[in-house]
Amino acid sequence: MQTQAAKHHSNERAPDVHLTDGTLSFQGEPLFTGLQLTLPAAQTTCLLGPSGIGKSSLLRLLAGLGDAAMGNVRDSDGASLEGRLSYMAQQDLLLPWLTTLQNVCLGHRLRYGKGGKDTRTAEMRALELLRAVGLADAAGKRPAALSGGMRQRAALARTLFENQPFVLMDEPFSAVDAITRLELQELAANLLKGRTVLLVTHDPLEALRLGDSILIMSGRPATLESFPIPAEPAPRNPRSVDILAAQSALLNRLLLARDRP
Ligand SMILES: Nc1ncnc2c1ncn2[C@@H]1O[C@H](COP(=O)(O)OP(=O)(O)OP(=O)(O)O)[C@@H](O)[C@H]1O
Repeated sequence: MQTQAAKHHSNERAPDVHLTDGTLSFQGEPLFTGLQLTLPAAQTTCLLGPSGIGKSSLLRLLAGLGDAAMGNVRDSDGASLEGRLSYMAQQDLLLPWLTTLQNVCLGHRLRYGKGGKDTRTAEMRALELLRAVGLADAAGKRPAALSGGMRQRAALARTLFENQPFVLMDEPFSAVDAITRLELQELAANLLKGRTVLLVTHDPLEALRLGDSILIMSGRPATLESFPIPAEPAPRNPRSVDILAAQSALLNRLLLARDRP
């Protein structure tokens, strides 16, 4: 699974992202209040925490998407992230009437219209990404003909196709088998280099493989705490003794996080 597609422009380095005063309540109950978060420049931050604690809501807030969330999201130059951010939701959000290839190119189509500027080049790049995620044979199929894991890989290809400096991913590899997951993690780590990434996962091993830093969200209203990562750079070897030891420690921290009021 190697590709040159969607490589971030080599001399570009995405800046930090800063959230201040992140606040969100549902039915009068605060999920988080005055939350502060910094995503370090050109690094992958992995976010873990109990189900329902507010991880996806935090991602949507950073993406500038609806709900009732409030907060100030800026890069280190004080600029908004609008138009420079790629968001992979938990649901794959593939359009059922488009083929897999057309779904990957959706952003291009929305920007330039059907058959618009450089469509052929965009399709070639999309095909290369589909090849990289193991879906070249499904390029002409519609989402209904794909398995859950295939749809998730198509959504990953679409996210990488966007080639943005800021990337938010919500459990991007949850629907694929363990071996494919390891391969996709490796691919994503290579293609996401140089970008500022926040990745939500329930998989401690995934966080320890991919994270330049790891955050645990817990409590109500929720707070964020960091978890120490192994010294070697990501993507780390999932079979190394250090990673396996860290996995056990991280599981213990997640147990404590789940039981926190
Ligand atoms: N639009 C909404 N209206 C009402 N409640 C909502 C809405 N969106 C989220 N919630 C509630 O907010 C809480 C946090 O949801 P969120 O999806 O952010 O959690 P999460 O940590 O991502 O969970 P999971 O790990 O299960 O995906 C949940 O209790 C959920 O029911």
